[in-house]
This record gives sequence, structure tokens and C-alpha cells, in this order.
Amino acid sequence: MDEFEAATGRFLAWFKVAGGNFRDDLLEIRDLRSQDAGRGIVAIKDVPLETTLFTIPRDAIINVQTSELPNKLPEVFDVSIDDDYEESEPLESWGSLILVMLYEFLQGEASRWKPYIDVLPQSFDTPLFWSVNELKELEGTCLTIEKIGKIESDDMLRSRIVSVVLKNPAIFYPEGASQLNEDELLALAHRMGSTIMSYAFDLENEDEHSDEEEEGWVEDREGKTLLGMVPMADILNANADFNAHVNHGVSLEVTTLRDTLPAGSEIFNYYGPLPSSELLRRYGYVTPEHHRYDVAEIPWSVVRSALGNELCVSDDVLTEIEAQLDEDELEDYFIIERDSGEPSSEGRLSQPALLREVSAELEEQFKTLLIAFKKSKPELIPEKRKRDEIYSAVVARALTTKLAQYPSSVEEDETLLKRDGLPKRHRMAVEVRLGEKRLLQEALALVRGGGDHVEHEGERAGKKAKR
Ligand SMILES: C[S@@+](CC[C@H](N)C(=O)[O-])C[C@H]1O[C@@H](n2cnc3c(N)ncnc32)[C@H](O)[C@@H]1O
Repeated sequence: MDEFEAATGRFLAWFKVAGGNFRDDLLEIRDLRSQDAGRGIVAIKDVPLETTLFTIPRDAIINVQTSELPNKLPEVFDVSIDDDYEESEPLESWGSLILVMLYEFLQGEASRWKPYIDVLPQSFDTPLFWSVNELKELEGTCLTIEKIGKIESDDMLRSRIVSVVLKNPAIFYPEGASQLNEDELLALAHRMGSTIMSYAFDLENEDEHSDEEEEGWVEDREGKTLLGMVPMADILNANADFNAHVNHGVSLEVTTLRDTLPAGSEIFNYYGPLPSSELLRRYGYVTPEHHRYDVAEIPWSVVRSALGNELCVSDDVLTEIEAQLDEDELEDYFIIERDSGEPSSEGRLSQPALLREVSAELEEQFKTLLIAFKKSKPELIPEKRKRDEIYSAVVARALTTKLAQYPSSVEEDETLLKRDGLPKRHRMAVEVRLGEKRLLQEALALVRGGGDHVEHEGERAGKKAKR
């Protein structure tokens, strides 16, 4: 047995002692590293509908209510009571949990969660950890350097998290333990932050939960909800096509959603209708099933210059017309996305994802601009039917320009994906940019064809395969 398997065994034994119930007559924690999926939970027998697969007592969760740290450092967790921290905002749920996780990690054997912490990841494939060359592969996509936010998170972690550990070594380190320097603490804080990003759950109160809500996936990372690390529930991998969910009651319960779950099936949780770019940013992986939720962004600047070309007017004229509009009403970016519907109550993807329009918001902004144009330069704007043609022509031009802004073509990406041995991060970047480009191509087909919708290519392929 290798160390990975041994750590899994220690974790499972610990989980049971901590009061967790795990149906090991039906399930096992499996090593899925050969599929690049870490650990996962797999059915070893057919599982009937609504079986409770495992339960997690609330006091086995790591958060500000169960860790001793907030009692030891009340001035950090409740800023109203200490002058030193008077200037700072209270730590939001995110920052508080990073500090708690750092504390529990640094406690080593003294932490009651040690066997659980040992099965949490030590490295990540989220773009926050990518090299400059790896990040280049994401050029042109929604996953910009700003969105990845490395500099911003470095600053936040240094000022709000690392500084607290440096000021309070007697609290964070057990007696005699060697201490980390600032850079080592920053790296550890990133590791804990990224663990929380991809593993933590928003915890509902026992009494506020509803069976029908989308439970178990994290919706709001910025807010003030109680975040917690939930052992075992976070061994579940996830997909857009899922088969289990987490109920937040007196304890947390994971149940199946399907009539039967055949032996050999992996149990999948649901992280929500995330586009590949967001799945990669938060969780460091992509799956074919998430492509239906892909999005692409069209900058207004691209539409605007396409309009200039279409009407043969200069940038100065466009600026003059735009100045007549309320600046706050002008959006800088427009999102293109399909109508993907909701997954069924069994977690299945039950309807095709359709692109019904390019962007209603873009169309509205465009029309507002044309109205302003008509007032100042009526000679340039023809009657209504022709205006619709201008809109389609401009959007087609803008989509073509946006497609050309990616450093590689669709065909080049498709060839790359067929290549054996393409490194994982490179492959994921290609999946993200190809997903965006396919959506942009669908949008182009929609405006050129004047049809009412375009079906997502993956759906067509899926349907063909089923026949
Ligand atoms: C909550 S953890 C799930 C357990 C994790 N596999 C482990 O070994 O600890 C979430 C992480 O698991 C991985 N993951 C989740 N679902 C996956 C999937 N369908 N395919 C590949 N990796 C997945 C990603 O690395 C993600 O950040």
C-alpha cells in the first residue's frame, strides 16, 4: 500500500471515530489519480434511490465555530474589541477560514483534524499557480490575469493573514515547533485559500435548509455566509451531470438522486452551472459536460469599431455620439451564453443547450447608440429594416474580430487536443479557449443565418452517439 492509500485509510478510520457514518458496504474511497481526479467515491454495489451514503456531524467540520483559534484570538475575529485592529474591516468568512486552516495545519499532531488535513491537496492546477508561459495559453479568454487575481490575493494574504501569524507565533505554533518565514507563510496561505476555494461548503443553518434548494455547491465566495471544510463530502468529485447531493440538517447527509446507481458508478456532487473558464479558475479541472455552460465575452470596443467600419465613420464621430449617452448606461462587456435549462431532479442534463440570441443587452445598447446617431447624423441611419441588417452585420464583424484575437484557430486547437502527451494545464487552457470559440462560431452562425437558435455542437454529438 502506498502513502496515498495509507492516508485514505487513516482518514476513513478518523472519520468514523469523529462520529461520521460511511456506508462502506456500498461505497469506497478510490484512488483516481490515473484519471487526474485525485480521490473520489465509487459505488461498489448497486445503490437504491435516496440512500443516505454518508453523514457528517457538524462538529467534525472545520470552521470558526469548531476550531479553538477564534477563542484564542478574539481581537482578530471580532475587530470591535481591539484598538490594534480598529482600522481593519472584520475578516470575512473566507479570510477567517484561511486563518483557521493555517492554525489547524500548523498545530500538526495537536490538531484533531490531522488525518483529514493529510488528505487535502498540497498542489493545485488552478491558474493562480500557472507559470507565465502556461498563462499565455489562456490569452483572449474570459480568464484574464485580473480575474485570476494573483497580485490582489498576494496583497490580501500578506496584510490580513500572514501578518496575524507573524504577530502571534505562540498561538499558531505548538511549543518547540520551527517557524515559517513570511514567504513560506504566504505560500501556505495560498495553499489554504485554494483548498477552501475548491473544497469548502457554504453551510446552511440546521433550521434554514430546504430540500429543494441547490445544496452542497458554493455560490457566494465573497459573502458573509458560514464557510466550512466538510470531511468526506469534499472527497466527492463533481460534474454538470451529477447523482448525489448534500442535505444540511442536524448533521450533513449525502444522498443519491437516481433510481439506482449501478456498482462502479462514481458519486458526483454538483458545483453549479459553471462555464469551463470558471470551473478551471475555482477548481482546476474541466469536463466535457460543463461546455454547455461556456460563456464568451464581447467587448463593446470591438462592437463599436465594427460599427465605425460598417457606417464608414471615424472614431471621433463615434466618441461624439457616445458622449450624448449616459456614461453609466454603457456596458464595457457583453456575455454570450446558451440557454442550458436546469438539470433534472436526478441531476441529469435533460435538454439541449441552445444559443437563442447573441446578447439582449448588447442589442439594446446598440439600438440606443443608433437612436443617438439618428438624431445627430440622420443621413447615416436608414429605415428600421435596414437598421436590423446593420446590427447583424456589425455583430458578425465584431464576432469575427473577437475570434481572430485568440492566438490560435479552432482547427489548431482541435489538432492540439488530439496530440498525445499534451501537458494537463495546456490541455485545459485549450479546452477553455476552444469552448469560447465554438460558442462565438455558433453566435456567428446565428446572426448570419437569421435563425432563431443554434444547437450546441456537443449536444449534437451527444445525440448522435445515443442513436
Ligand atoms: C472537493 S475536491 C474533490 C476530491 C478530490 N478529488 C480529492 O482528491 O481530494 C475538488 C477537487 O477535485 C478535483 N475534481 C473534482 N471533480 C472532478 C472531476 N469531475 N474530474 C477531475 N477532477 C475533479 C478537482 O481538482 C477539484 O478541485
